[in-house]
Amino acid sequence: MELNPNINRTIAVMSGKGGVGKSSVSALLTVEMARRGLKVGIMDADITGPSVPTMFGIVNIRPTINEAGIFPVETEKYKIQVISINLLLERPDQPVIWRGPLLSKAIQDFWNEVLWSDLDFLILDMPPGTGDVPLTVLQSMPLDGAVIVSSPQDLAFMIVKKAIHMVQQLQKPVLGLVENMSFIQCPKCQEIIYPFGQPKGKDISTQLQIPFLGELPIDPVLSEYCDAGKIEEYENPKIKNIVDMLMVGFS
Ligand SMILES: Nc1ncnc2c1ncn2[C@@H]1O[C@H](COP(=O)(O)OP(=O)(O)OP(=O)(O)O)[C@@H](O)[C@H]1O
Repeated sequence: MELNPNINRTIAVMSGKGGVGKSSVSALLTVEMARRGLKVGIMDADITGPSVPTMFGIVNIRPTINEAGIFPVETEKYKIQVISINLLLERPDQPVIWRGPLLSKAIQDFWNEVLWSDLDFLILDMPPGTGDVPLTVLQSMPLDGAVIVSSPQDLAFMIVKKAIHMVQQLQKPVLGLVENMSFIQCPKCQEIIYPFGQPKGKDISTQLQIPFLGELPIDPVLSEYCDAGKIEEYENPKIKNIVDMLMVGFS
């Protein structure tokens, strides 16, 4: 795929493991970047499990399509440009039962046919695993690098390391690791609890010689806001630190 003159930087958010918070982290990165005055877009590359429109409260809105291409839908508050297969389906619960080549083709179309407008950053919310879609993105997209998301369990890290090695084998930069669901703070006594054991993201990043971008807590408010389509309202200083760290690589 060719460089797109309307997109300055492209970052894939990935993890070999499912359910660790890729979509949440992708959305939070775009929101924080938009708060800083950057023009951002998010491509929901998770074709079979798309969740981005729901998080941003985009319901019953369809992209405008004309002979020039597909116009991404803009979010209400920060005008983040969004494209997702769910914006193109008749019903959001309609399954997409496609084999790998078709999934890859959809990603290529999202890159080539969507009329992204002057983006500083395009964030790709990737599907779990190391299958066709991550391969297409890593092999053929002009990617600036990948942000890796993990949760603190050993099992999660074992699988997440596969994604890190995939990125490295395909000679794309690993921009850093985010450890999601690292801890929970008791709302009554403020004690920090580690339900999945002590955080290990920092040590694993050092071992693998990749930047550690930071930790995010388990926060029921985040989950509630994702479900309610209010992710643009969510605030957490931890996400600011993560974006600060990420931006170091682009300064
Ligand atoms: N830090 C967190 N605190 C509380 N809930 C969270 C947190 N991170 C993610 N969640 C919740 O966990 C669920 C899974 O998160 P998300 O969809 O971001 O994961 P994913 O890795 O993209 O999943 P998939 O592998 O299915 O694409 C969502 O309901 C989300 O709201």
